[in-house]
Amino acid sequence: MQKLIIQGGQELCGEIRISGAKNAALPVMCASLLTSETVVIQNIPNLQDVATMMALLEQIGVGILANDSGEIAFSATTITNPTAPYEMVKTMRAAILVLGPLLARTGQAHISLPGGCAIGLRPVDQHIKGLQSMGAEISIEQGYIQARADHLTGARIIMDLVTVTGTENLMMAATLAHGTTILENAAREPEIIDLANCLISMGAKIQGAGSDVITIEGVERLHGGSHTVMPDRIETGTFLTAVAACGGEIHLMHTRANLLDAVLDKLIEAGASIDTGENWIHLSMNRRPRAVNLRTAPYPAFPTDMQAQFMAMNAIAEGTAVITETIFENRFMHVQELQRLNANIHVEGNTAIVSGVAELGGAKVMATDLRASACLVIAGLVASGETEISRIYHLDRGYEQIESKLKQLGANITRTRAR
Ligand SMILES: CC(=O)N[C@H]1[C@@H](OP(=O)(O)OP(=O)(O)OC[C@H]2O[C@@H](n3ccc(=O)[nH]c3=O)[C@H](O)[C@@H]2O)O[C@H](CO)[C@@H](O)[C@@H]1O
Ligand SMILES: C=C(OP(=O)(O)O)C(=O)O
Repeated sequence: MQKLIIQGGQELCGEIRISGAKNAALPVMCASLLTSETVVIQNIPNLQDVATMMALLEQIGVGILANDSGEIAFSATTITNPTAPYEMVKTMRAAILVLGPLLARTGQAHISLPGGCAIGLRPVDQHIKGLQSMGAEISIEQGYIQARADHLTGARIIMDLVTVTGTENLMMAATLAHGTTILENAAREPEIIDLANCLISMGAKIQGAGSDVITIEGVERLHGGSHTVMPDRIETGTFLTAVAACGGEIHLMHTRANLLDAVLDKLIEAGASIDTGENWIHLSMNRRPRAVNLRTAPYPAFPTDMQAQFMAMNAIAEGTAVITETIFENRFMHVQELQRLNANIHVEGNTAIVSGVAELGGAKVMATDLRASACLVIAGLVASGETEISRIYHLDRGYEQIESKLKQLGANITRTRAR
């Protein structure tokens, strides 16, 4: 098993190129199931989740071809096996995103209930309820969602809660339904807009993506298209937070500041200076961070996927921060690992009270999920001495070349086999 070894305590300075967004690339790849023609996608990050999704799409029948300029072509000419087996989806939440497209295109889908980060129960009842409103017959048998529909019919669907992949699944299914679908209480995340743009390039009729009401007029068929995946706002936020915690200066290219206003506001509150341009962000930090309170909530509020990284920064901040997690019921697993580094954190229900300490000390810690891993990397970079992080396969699900990017900033970080 691989590990990361970090010698912490240094400032970080340098320039980094931000990769395409995991949470935008995965749904866009699934959109290729909706057409027999080729969909060409650029800026797909090289991640474990992307490799898992490619393997899943291939076994469904999709031909995948990468060229030298970084474009990847997906051709779902015929769907031979509308199934997502347990072995392939147990590690990846986004596998549920083949459900809507397969049902809309072939009238059937057999999808293992998905895995992903162990951060809460993560049911998919809203996906199922929405598809049932569109006429699908769905049952759960032996851990699989068994779905059938002669055809899907447009419907008005009011989601009980804001769900990102739920909105994406229903939006994709609705593109080929008979009639108009109205999704109310839809998620407003930028990744929804990115997916809608891809679908529109394939001939879909979608209005309102990015607002909480999305209207989709079903069409007879979709054609091929091309799309460039948006920058990863969580990777962007993670590097900015690392530098805010360690001190130093960072210039991020190929990203967009307007994707993470809530995060930038909190970094400024912590004491960082931030400049932004059309596709870059520059942050400098020349003081110990100030503690910042935060409460996670659906976009445009503070993202749950940045909560753990801000916990690491608050652990060495001046003052006490109150962090409230409202999206997932079990997303504080990094707390007990941070405590091994001498962090002073007290959890009560969905609130963590973080009393900043002047210094963290290196220790052996274990990554428990994707963003918890990023939190431990940041804490390790801040801590004096050596930090060893195990179970870093979580990190590789969502960060492209994280240690080489951190080395570009001057971090002392190496990947090693188990000792
Ligand atoms: C691949 C991907 O894009 N993952 C992101 C997506 O996950 P994902 O789409 O899985 O998260 P959701 O937005 O669906 O989940 C939000 C909340 O709704 C609940 N829920 C969701 C669906 C449902 O049918 N029933 C239900 O109760 C979940 O348990 C959770 O408490 O959005 C999350 C919230 O921004 C992010 O943390 C994940 O990084
Ligand atoms: C929770 C995350 O991923 P997933 O939904 O794929 O588990 C994440 O990206 O932080």
